[in-house]
Amino acid sequence: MIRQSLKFRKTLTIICIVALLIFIFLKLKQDKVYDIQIAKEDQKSDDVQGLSYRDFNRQPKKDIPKEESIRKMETKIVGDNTKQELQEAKARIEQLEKKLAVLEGRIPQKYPEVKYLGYKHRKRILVTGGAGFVGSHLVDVLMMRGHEVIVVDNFFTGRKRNVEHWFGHRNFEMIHHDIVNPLYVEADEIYHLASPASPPHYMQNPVKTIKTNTLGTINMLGLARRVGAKILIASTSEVYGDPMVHPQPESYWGHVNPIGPRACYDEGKRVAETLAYSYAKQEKVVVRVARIFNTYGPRMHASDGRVVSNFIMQALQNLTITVYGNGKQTRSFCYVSDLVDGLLALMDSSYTLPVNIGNPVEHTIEEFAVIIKDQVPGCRSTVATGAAVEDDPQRRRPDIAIAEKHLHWSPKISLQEGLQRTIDYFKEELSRTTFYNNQTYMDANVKLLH
Ligand SMILES: O=c1ccn([C@@H]2O[C@H](COP(=O)(O)OP(=O)(O)O[C@H]3OC[C@@H](O)[C@H](O)[C@H]3O)[C@@H](O)[C@H]2O)c(=O)[nH]1
Repeated sequence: MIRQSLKFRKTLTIICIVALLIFIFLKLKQDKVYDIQIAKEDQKSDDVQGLSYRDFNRQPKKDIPKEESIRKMETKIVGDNTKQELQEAKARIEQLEKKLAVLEGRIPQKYPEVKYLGYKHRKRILVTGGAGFVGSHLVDVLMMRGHEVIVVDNFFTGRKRNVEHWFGHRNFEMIHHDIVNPLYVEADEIYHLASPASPPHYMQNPVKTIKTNTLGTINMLGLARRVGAKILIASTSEVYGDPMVHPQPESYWGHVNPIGPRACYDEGKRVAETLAYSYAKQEKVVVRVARIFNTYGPRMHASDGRVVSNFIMQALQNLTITVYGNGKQTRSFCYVSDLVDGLLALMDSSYTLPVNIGNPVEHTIEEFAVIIKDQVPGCRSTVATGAAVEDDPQRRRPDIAIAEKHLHWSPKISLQEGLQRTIDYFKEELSRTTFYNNQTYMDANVKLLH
């Protein structure tokens, strides 16, 4: 019995050992098969990477969710890193900009030389339209004479660039304001120049033009009355309209079409003069009225639309010089520094009636086109005539006897010299930008003249 039991145990042990060996053998075999499969898969994947895009698309799509999720995770990590780097860079730039502003503030700004005026002689002077073409030149002289200057401009036609060389100066202040709305500042003198002056500009928004010249002028005269300031109103030769008297003296009442396309400006300025003398009579405001004739010079806008800027820009670019109408209409052109001298002399004088400020040297527009063409070296422009502009004044030349007698003023800069300075300015403007919006207020339905 005992022997039988021992034999059975021995047999069982042998069976177990054999079974264990078989299990181990099978396990090893299975692992080997799996390794071979993986190796094959890798080989396939390597092959796919070597395929062209077209071949790849021909391959049966395989399901690899594991790889996709790994790729997504990698993209997310890269994205997060880039964002963080970007944020850090932005913060750094902000820091550097602040530092730059502080350092720039420490460098003393180089301003044009300004005379020192004691408090008895230093005036606080308001210039409306002070960022415009004429206004900015006037501001320069007032600043250099040592006065405190407040510029008010709505930047409709004015530009910050014209006065930016005074930014930060202790005598200079700039207010972005439309004088159609009341203004409350202290001033000893007011030069009221705010209004678009170029025909295409003032015709573009006639309601705004007449509001500026009526409501705006009422606001400025009201301000002058409140603070006891002396005020100079910038009027225009356009109050004479298409004149029947030549040259035009201040005593001429004019010939204006009250409902024509220029009326918003012509009549606006005539009302401004009426307002000035009404405030003078009724409110005892001290007024001066300057009738400004055609003026030109640096800081005119390249697309201003007036004849000087148009012709110079056209000549500099060898474009056709566009004469409106037959070119027989005349104008007399005054260089901007002469005009500014005249305005200053008028403000300082005791003469209270309107005064013509302009240069009496008269040319036809056709002649003027040729003068400009000849003064631009190498100009290959042709001069052409087109349709006439409605209500265009046919003759204009100031009688400056009053200015000569009462202001001891007459223009000093010759047309040739003034044009040279203006041509040089526009040359520089052109080199700053190649863009030129050749804005005109008529169709260039032109026929060749020369
Ligand atoms: O490209 C042009 C531009 C203008 N012209 C002509 O040149 C003459 C002068 O025209 P501008 O546009 O320069 O100026 P205007 O004389 O018509 O008006 C000006 O008058 C005096 C100021 O008060 C103002 O600045 C403005 O209203 C006009 O006969 C006009 O028709 C051209 O022949 N070609």
